[in-house]
Parts: sequence; structure tokens; C-alpha cells
Amino acid sequence: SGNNWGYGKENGPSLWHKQYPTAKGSRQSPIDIVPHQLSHDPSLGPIVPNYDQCTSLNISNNGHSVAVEFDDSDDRSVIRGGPLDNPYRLKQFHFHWGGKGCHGSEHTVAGNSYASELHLVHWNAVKYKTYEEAATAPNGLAVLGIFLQTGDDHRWLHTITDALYMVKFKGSVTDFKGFNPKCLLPSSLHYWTYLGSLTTPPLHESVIWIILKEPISVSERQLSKFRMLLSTGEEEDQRIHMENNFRPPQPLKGRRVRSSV
Ligand SMILES: Cc1cc(=S)c(O)co1
Ligand SMILES: [Zn+2]
Repeated sequence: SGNNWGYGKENGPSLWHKQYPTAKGSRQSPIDIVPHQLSHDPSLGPIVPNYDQCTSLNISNNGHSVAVEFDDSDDRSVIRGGPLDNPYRLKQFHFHWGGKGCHGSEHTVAGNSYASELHLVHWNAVKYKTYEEAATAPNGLAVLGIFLQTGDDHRWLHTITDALYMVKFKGSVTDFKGFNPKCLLPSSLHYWTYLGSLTTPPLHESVIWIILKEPISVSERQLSKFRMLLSTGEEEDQRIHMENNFRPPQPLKGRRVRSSV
């Protein structure tokens, strides 16, 4: 059936095109960002995330990643500015990571990958009535990408890693209230931006990507807790650990990558 895609040898990124032809589209993500080859665009203003009124609802394991969902019934938490011509509402955030000792970011910078990558997914509720509609429309989504490098413990990430044991199995979900993702932002909001896609099937080409240049630091110990998650369900005999859930860089196909100041 269509929804058995994954990151293994039998169902991984190189095979997704068979079920999802968009995989070979003209604006696929992630990409390799080559800083000295891109254009600095003085018209690009700062991005302004405003999450202070956000309402996190739950944390869940969908078999491909772990995601924290937000109440997106109004404009209480949005990102605006930069390449965006409307405010985009925060819908969810999730992570992509590697195996032990391996890097697992999706975007790379001059061929270098980071340990992990956090994606904050937002949608344009001015132009579209629902998230689902925005997710299939050109530029209906804006995803803020943040690189994670290994170093010291991240002061706030434990709030998330301490909850992961509750969502060990694919299909599990548990309450996760009162989490404000602004604590996961690095100090600098300088960014690169380009037009791309979801990095997982159905790979819709609907994303304005905003990738922060400055990574955040998390400890190997904190990262290892993500690898305890299973991509298999509680009822399955096979237990497969969730790791290396990243898609490799895709062809740029002539797209411009712009840089904020
Ligand atoms: C909506 C969405 C976006 C990304 S980037 C992902 O990995 C899964 O779902
Ligand atoms: Zn993602």
C-alpha cells in the first residue's frame, strides 16, 4: 500500500518516487546550501517568530518522527517577515536525526551535515482555509529549519526528551501542554531561504524554507534518547529503532538560495 515508505533499504528515499512521482520534481527538499554561491538579498528583512501565546497540545510518534502539535485555530503563534508576505501559523514541530555517531540533518551546508535538524511547520491561514489545503498549495507552508550540533546539554530540550518514553511506539500520543518552542531558537535569526518541498512523502512542493545559519547545541546523551523511539507499533513483533530518518540533498534545478544579512 502507499503508506509504507520509510528510511530502510527496501522503502527508503531512493524508492519514494515510485509511489510519489513528485520526488523527482523541480523544487524538492532538502538541498545542499553553498554559502559562497548564493545571493545576499538586501530586500530580505528579518524573520519574526512570535510563539509567546502558543498552545502546545500533544507529542506523538508517527513512525517516521516525533512531533509536537499546536492549537492552530487562530493566529496566536505565527512567524512573519523575511520572505513571507503573510503571517504563517505554527502547526507542529518535529526532528530528523542520525544513528549513533552519525549525522542526520537533512539540509547540508557546503556538503557538511549536522547531527540533527528541527523543523517548525507553519501554514498560511490568510490565503488558505485549512492546513491540508495549504500543504498542497505552492508556498502554502513555511518551515523554519534549525540545525542541532552535539555539545553541551541543551537547557530546555530535556522537556522533550523526558517525554519520549511516553511515545516509544509508532501511533502513540500523549498530552504535551505549555511548551513554547522559542526556547529552541538560537541567538541569531540570520537565515537562508529558498522554495522547496516537504522532505517526507507526499513531498508536496509547497514549502518556503527558512534555514537558520546558527545551530543549537544538544548533548549526545539528549540525542540518544530520540534513537530509543521505535518506528514500529506496540503490537508488532519486530522492534525497529527510529534513526537516520533524513532524506539526502536533492537537485537544486536552478533555484536561487537567498541569504538574510
Ligand atoms: C508537514 C511535514 C513537513 C516535514 S519537513 C516533514 O518532515 C513532515 O511533515
Ligand atoms: Zn521535516
